[in-house]
Amino acid sequence: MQTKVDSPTAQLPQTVEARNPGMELDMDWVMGAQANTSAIERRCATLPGRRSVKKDYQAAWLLRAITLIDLTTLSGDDTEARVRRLCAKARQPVRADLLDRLGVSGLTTGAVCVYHEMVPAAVAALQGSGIPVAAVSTGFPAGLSPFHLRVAEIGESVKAGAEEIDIVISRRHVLEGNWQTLYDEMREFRAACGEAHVKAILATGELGTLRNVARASLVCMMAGADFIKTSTGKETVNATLPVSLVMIRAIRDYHDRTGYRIGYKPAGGISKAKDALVYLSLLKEELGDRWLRPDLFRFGASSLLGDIERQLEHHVSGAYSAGWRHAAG
Ligand SMILES: O=C[C@H](O)COP(=O)(O)O
Repeated sequence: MQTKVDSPTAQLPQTVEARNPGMELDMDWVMGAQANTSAIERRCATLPGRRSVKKDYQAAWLLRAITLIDLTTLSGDDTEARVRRLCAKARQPVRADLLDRLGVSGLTTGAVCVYHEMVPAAVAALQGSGIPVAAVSTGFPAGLSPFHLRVAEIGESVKAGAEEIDIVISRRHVLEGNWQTLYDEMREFRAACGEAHVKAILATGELGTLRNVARASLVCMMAGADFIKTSTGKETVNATLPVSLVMIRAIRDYHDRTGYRIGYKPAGGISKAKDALVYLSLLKEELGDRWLRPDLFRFGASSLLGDIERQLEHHVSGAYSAGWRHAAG
């Protein structure tokens, strides 16, 4: 990936992406989806070693990565004060002196992601910034509360000002092969979101096989998902490169057949700048530059920003600062 990336704060393409309306459930397509695990693992194993970006290129890609972060706090002990601090970090993700030296201004994260109870505090703290609030929903992380309450939770978060809703699917529908039920559930979640964009969290670490991941990805896109997302961050196994490759290829397949571009959000356990670069190179190779924009790609991460800021400080000053100096990200 020794290629240039344009300014992270450059204008988005003028053409606004048409929103995926979804389609009828196509069971032939779903059941035809396969995943060759050893080929996928071989492909992914080559990525971290083969792709490296250095110096100014690396700084540019790291700045881009910041614009793609859903800066997240999803803890039982979240407070409004913590969320306000996180939002301040989303508005100013990197120290002003570092940005000056890098010649960048107007940099923000892609969104701030919180539980429903924290949505009003986040909306207030982000007022005027253009940074959307994403709410995790539908009984996150397990998604096992009564269905009507899961649907109602979406409506409450939208009413509170969330512009993006991260829903969790019912893993059992995948494990039991109830694709129609999964489709109907996702369709209803999408309808409850209205104008808010919906990210479908597959919780891939609980789906058993990569083939199930491929099939669940397709079903959620057919039911109108705007994004597909790997994980809640609470599963034993969260985002991985093999799962990402399967989901990205499902997105490519969906685009080839329908013309709609669906977003991708790996989430959970992505905390190192070098890992973020590997994800970006995978995206670039498999889907192309168009997907390297916040409307089509996000990292779900609570601590990635801190490491990126550390790497940028090293780029500018030649020295690493202690991790605690970048704690908020
Ligand atoms: O969706 C985001 C994840 O919950 C964040 O996970 P993380 O805390 O491992 O970065």
